[in-house]
Amino acid sequence: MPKLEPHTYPAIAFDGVSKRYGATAAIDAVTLEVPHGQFVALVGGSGAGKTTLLKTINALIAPDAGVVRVEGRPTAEVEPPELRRGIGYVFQEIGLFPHLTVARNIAITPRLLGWSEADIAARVAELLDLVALPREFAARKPDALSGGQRQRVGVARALAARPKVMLMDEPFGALDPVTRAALGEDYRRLHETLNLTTVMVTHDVMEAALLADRIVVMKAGAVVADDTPRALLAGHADPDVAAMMQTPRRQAERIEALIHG
Ligand SMILES: Nc1ncnc2c1ncn2[C@@H]1O[C@H](COP(=O)(O)OP(=O)(O)OP(=O)(O)O)[C@@H](O)[C@H]1O
Repeated sequence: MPKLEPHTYPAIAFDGVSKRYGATAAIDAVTLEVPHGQFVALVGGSGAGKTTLLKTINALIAPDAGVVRVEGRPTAEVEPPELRRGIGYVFQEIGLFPHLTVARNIAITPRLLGWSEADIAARVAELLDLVALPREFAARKPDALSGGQRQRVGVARALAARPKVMLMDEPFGALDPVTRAALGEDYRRLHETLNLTTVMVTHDVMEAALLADRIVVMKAGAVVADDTPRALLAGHADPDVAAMMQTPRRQAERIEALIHG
């Protein structure tokens, strides 16, 4: 086993980060660190500030106060294209270009970076393998794919330039439960094998509990809970957090009773 160099900085760090829209504090003084290799689920009610916080990481949103650092570098001091090259981004309406083939969609960043056609073709094949899509799909247009297959293309595109950080905003939200679970599990494996740091926004607490190492719960822009799924499932002082974590727990207990009762 090669000896891993210890990381000097956390992969992502928020230090007193706030963002207001008029009277609304979309993010309210958030401070937290995400170490390398961690899989964090960001959960909370609608309007809690999850997407806003996620978008400060790749500088799609600039905070009004505080500093966001990626690999120790304040994002405000890095040119956005350079910053985003190291950060994959997957969202629900994946935004594939309908007139471009799957291969072209996946290769957008490598092409911008001026890779050779041979390197691009090799990388597209490798990425299709990684996300478990047949290589023949390279020539198809997105509308000839299922929703789950399109999301796989979205993940492949986000991974194209070998980012170390992945941001995911309800990536599997529009999919049926079986496809959603399969994609979640496949992505978790990619997170491990590619040694990624992942922050995933999800409404689904069950998904968060099953995929993530750590769950960060937001309410009105602030972090109200931050712990392992196991610790949060055991209970929490904040009644909203406790209620939120009760749902998957009760569902699991009911299913268990159905199977064995
Ligand atoms: N561009 C904007 N202009 C004005 N208000 C905004 C803007 N973007 C977000 N907000 C407000 O900031 C708050 C946080 O929004 P955000 O999208 O981060 O929440 P969220 O937790 O991701 O919600 P959801 O789960 O519904 O997607 C909300 O009250 C929202 O209305």
